[in-house]
Amino acid sequence: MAHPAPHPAILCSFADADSIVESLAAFVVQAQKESIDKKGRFTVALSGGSLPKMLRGLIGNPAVKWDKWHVFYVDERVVPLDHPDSNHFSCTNHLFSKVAIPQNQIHALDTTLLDDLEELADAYEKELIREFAQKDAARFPVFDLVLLGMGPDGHTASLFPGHDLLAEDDRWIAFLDDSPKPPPKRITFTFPVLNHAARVVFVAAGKEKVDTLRQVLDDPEAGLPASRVRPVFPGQLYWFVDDAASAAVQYPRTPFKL
Ligand SMILES: O=C1O[C@H](COP(=O)(O)O)[C@@H](O)[C@H](O)[C@H]1O
Repeated sequence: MAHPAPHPAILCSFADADSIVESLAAFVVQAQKESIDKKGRFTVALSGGSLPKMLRGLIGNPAVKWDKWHVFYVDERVVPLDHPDSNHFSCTNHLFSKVAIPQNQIHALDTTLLDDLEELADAYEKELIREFAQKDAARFPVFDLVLLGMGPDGHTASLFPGHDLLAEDDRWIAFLDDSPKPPPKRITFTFPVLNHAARVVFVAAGKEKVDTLRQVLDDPEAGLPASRVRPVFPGQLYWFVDDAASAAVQYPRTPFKL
């Protein structure tokens, strides 16, 4: 049976990075509500980089039901969890240390395996299987929400331009030891995992991303990693960007509404 075509991406552009924060929080709360109403829990995957700070609109927000959140990392740098390069460290610093989320619902790396990348990736994949496999018959996990960033080179998660991992279509979690952006050792969700989510939101701000964002949205055939994120139907892709990042984009903007 032919699958319906993916929904077109929805591009929302805001005056500046600060103006993204409130709408992003409202969007996350709405996604959380729909997920909890349907299944009593909210599965979310977070990125590192600039993303954790952009989630500050959730702090102190009484509509956020932290006890229902089950959090995974889209990618992680292979460093101790208290290392400044760790995405878990960054999310903890900017978000989790300020809210009442149960620690056992935040799925961080198994730090006993930092010396063995393959084992580390396998262990994280098993963690995902424990969360999803019994509940969904799906071949890949279906996250309620995946929040992504995009580097100025067009990478997302730890999927970098020209890297062999762009072709990975079987594993849920892959590893690399040659990331062009330090640190070199990382694990990452693969495209099939990103593309099976119910909702994927890219958050990107700043003029250093203007050329890349134009290429990703107006010339997806060029194949930058970020343009390979195309959730399968009925998943929906959103871009929350600022006007500096979207200044050169022709792709139509949609005013933000819930
Ligand atoms: O290395 C990484 O970079 C990307 C993009 O980071 P940003 O600072 O440009 O937003 C990030 O999404 C990813 O999680 C991280 O490991």
